[in-house]
Order: sequence, then structure tokens, then C-alpha cells
Amino acid sequence: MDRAHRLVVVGAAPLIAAHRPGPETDPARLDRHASDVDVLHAPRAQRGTYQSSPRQGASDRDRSRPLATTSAAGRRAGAARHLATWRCGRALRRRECARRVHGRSVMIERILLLGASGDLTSRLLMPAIAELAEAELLPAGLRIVGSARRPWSTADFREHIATQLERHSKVAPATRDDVVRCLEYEPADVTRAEDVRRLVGGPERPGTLVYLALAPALIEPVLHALASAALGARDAVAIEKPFGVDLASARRLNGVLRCELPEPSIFRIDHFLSDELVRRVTALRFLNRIFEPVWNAVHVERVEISWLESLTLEGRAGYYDQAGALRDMVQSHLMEVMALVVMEPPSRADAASYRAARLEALRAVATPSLDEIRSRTLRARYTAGAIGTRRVPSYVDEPGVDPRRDTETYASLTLGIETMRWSGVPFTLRSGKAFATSAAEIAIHFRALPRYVRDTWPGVEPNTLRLGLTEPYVRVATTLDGPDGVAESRALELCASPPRRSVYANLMLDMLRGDPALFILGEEAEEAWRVIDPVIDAWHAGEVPMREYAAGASAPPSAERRRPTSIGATPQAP
Ligand SMILES: O=P(O)(O)OC[C@H]1O[C@@H](O)[C@H](O)[C@@H](O)[C@@H]1O
Repeated sequence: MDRAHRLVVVGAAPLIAAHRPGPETDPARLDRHASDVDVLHAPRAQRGTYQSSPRQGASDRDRSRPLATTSAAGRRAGAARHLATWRCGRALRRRECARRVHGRSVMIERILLLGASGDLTSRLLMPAIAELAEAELLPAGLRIVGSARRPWSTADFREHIATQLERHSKVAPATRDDVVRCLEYEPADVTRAEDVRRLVGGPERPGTLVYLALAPALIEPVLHALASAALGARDAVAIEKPFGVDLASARRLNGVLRCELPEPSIFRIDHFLSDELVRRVTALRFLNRIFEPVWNAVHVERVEISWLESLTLEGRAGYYDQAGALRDMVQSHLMEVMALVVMEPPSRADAASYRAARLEALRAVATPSLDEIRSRTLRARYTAGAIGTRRVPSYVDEPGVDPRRDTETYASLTLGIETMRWSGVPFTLRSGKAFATSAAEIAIHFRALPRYVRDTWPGVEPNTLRLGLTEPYVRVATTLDGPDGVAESRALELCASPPRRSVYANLMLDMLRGDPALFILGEEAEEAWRVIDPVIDAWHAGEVPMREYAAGASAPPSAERRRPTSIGATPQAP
């Protein structure tokens, strides 16, 4: 349905209340209902705005903006602003949002950090908030309430965060002091509904972002506890990855979340999407005419997305030994990066279209068959070695690792995409820990030139486009006519500007602005698990042998060095 035809019901509160899920609600009915109706953000107990869902039409941001105004003139002005913003596209909207943040008209007035004594809060969240404070991008008056089991007072929490900011943040001491002064602390057991209700507060509370900075095992119980706190239209929830441990658990989490909040207020975090380097892949494709015409199976032979790290466990065995490289990196981050390479240009410059295009890309990934899993996936684990001068023990000897879990520290798989654009092109995703150096990039390998060209100009190489995921480079291997008619390969290199803000500052800012574009949809998480679940099952069943590589290796295990051949459908002729 087009925006011009949407139905706005003023005073729909009783209608909404009638459809709020109760214990007796049939989930199937609710799902059906949820797919054709969106409840817009309007202050609870005031006006309700009820709209038949355009799916592709309205942006999530537009949906989340309260439409209720007090006078006809105000409503007209609001509508004009609304339309202008919608027409001007994402770039302008971003600027407008920045003004709204400065102008204090953002919805989020309080951040409730559950898991406030943990590593994520100290190392990433509070430094991100401090970075935004230094850039004057925090809404004035923002309150930050930390909560964890520790029986701290607010003064204890402030002292703890001040020390952590000194270690992990580069902001000026005055900013640090300002941020610390915004902090409060309330001890709680966040798996208990009454504790969560107390933390969230009653209906008159400020618009609250509930940030679940918690261990994966706590997410589901905490979401159930949160369900009893009756989150409202001005609230939002942020959830870190991994989103579930398989398809079934991701569906369960989505079920709870969708009963509580509209999709644009659920921020499922995949921090790679907020990384300015990763985001460049869509800018490169959609803001330049020269790439899009060759971005398809006619010209591209294969695509590799690699994320190799020199990091090892870094004290995270408790989590990592249960996850492994496939769940930790491939199911979430690399599948999302692949979606950015695969997706069609969004039909509009708004969050809803952008997310829908990513989701469609993931939907098109073929579920690998057992034969494909045997021949096109690889798992491996590091053995003792050295990374530079650092001696590294075998993964199985690392503290906290249970060798019976058979956890991989390197995973690679080659997938096929069932679309007209990509049919037949193998996409290889690989990630691993304990390599000699960190190397992360997207490599688009173009098809070879016709044989007579290769015969006439020896040395001619097919083009490869490489995008750095941790370094701001874009390189294209090109060929020139060298002396004596021998082809010379040269790299055209674009050195893009370094990122402006840290990844967590970006994602925190987007949440405060209420912009969900760079957060994953529930269905995206489910599609990624659909692809990965059969691989996990086959690996557990011993269908693919565990290989080894020495810590400090400079390349993936040798079994993977073969080029993958066409996958799924027959490739189109070059
Ligand atoms: O380099 P970044 O941004 O920390 O991202 C990589 C990390 O991403 C995390 O999500 C993974 O759990 C880590 O294992 C990985 O090291």
C-alpha cells in the first residue's frame, strides 16, 4: 500500500488494547495480525495511530515518529515535514536526525544497561557513550542506569566506570566526568520479573532503551522477565549477537520480542553493519555507476569474504568454546556482509527498504545439502604455535576449553545464491583465529578474459576487486599493456577516509535516533540460521573431519586452497 493511502486511526488505544497479546492469544492469529498491521509509536494513553502495513512503503523511521499533533496547523506542518524527509532520502534524513538529537526531540531519554558490571559495558558501551558526549551528540539530559547483581551503590558504579573509561576511552577528562555524573546504579537479578519491572518503571517513565549487555544464556529468561514490564511505544530493546544458538531458539526470541515491541524498536545488533568500512560496500555499489553493471554472474566468477584474526581466545573461552567460529563469526557477521554484496539496490532510501533488501538477499541463499556440506565446508582448530613473539598453546589446552566439545577455531563454507543475478557463483565465507596477521576483506573475482586475449598478452590476469574490512582500501587489479606487448598487472587503489566514529558509537547513536536501518530484522537472523543449522548438524555428526593449523599460520588450512567451482545452477557464459 502506498503511503498516500494509509489509514490513520486517531484514538485507537482501545483497538490496540484489544489486540495486545494475552496468555490466551493464539500465536498463529497474532502472527497473521502482526503481518498486516503496525502500531505506531504514540504516547501510551494518548492518541494511537494505526496503519495498514505498506511493508516496502514507509520507512521504519517514519513509522516510529509520533504523528499525533495538537492542532490542524501543527498536523499539516508535521505532515509536510514528514513527506519532505521521506523524499529527501537517507543522507538528508541523517542530518535532520542529528539536529533532532541536538534539539532533544529524540524518543530515548534513558538507557537501562542490564549487565552493567560486565566487559561489554566497560570496554565498548561506555566508551561509545563518552565518544558521543565528546562529539556533543548525546541528547541533553540523557540518564544512564546500570544494573547487575553486584550490590554496588551509584558511587561504586561511577568509580568503576571512571576507571574503565580511563583505560578504554580517549575522551578528555572533563567529558569523562560529565558522563560519569549521568550514571546511576540499581542492583537487580534481571531474570526476575519483579526486579525488571522495578527497573523499567511505570507508564510515566521516560522513553527507555533497555540494552541487554548480557551473556547469551541470559537473553531468553531476561526477555521473558521484560515481557511483564509492559514496554511502551517510546521504549526500545537492544540485543547483542549471537541472536539465539540455532533457528528454533532465534524463532523463540523473535516470538517474545514481537509480542512486546514493534519491529523498528527492536535493535538486534550485528556490529559489523554499523562499521563504516563494512558499510562502504553498498556505497561503492549503489553510488557509482561503474560497478553495478558488472556485479553479477555474467562477470563475476566467485566471491570470497574473509575475516582472519591474530587474536586468540582473549579470556572468552566460556562463550567461544560453546559457539565456535561458525556461530561466532559466520552465522552473523559474514552472512550479513554477504547480504550487502548480494542484495538488490533498495527501492527507496529508507530503513525499511534497506532492511528488506538485505532480508531478500539472505532468503536467496540456498540451504546447503549434505553433499555440499561434505565437499564445500571446512572446519579446523589451531594447535600450539607462535604469533609473532607470542607463544600460543593448542586451542584444546587453552584455559576453559573442553576438548570434548570439538569446537572449531576456523570455519569456511561455500554457498550458492539462487537469484538471476548470482546463480552459479560460489560465495566463500571464512573466518578463523590465531593467524599470523589479521586480514579481512571482500574479494570479488571477475571471470577470465577470452582465450585469444590470454594467448596474445601473456601475463594478463582476471580483475579482482578487493575491499578492506579493517583497512580503508579498495583495490582493483587491472592490466595494462607493458613494454614489448607483455601485459602488466597493476592495482588501482582508492584510499578511503578512515572511519569517523567507533563502531559502537555509530550504533548507539542510531539507537538514540531511533534509526533501525543498520540493525538486523528478526527474519534476517532466522534466515542465517536456516543456512547454518544443517552445517552445524553435519559437523556434529562427524561428516566433515576436523583439520588443524598451527597458531601463527599465514593462510587458511591447505585443504581449502582449491578454487571453488560453480555452485548450484550452471554459470552463464562470459
Ligand atoms: O574486530 P571486531 O569489531 O571486534 O570484530 C571481531 C569480533 O567480533 C565479535 O562479534 C566476535 O565475537 C569476536 O570473536 C571477533 O573477534
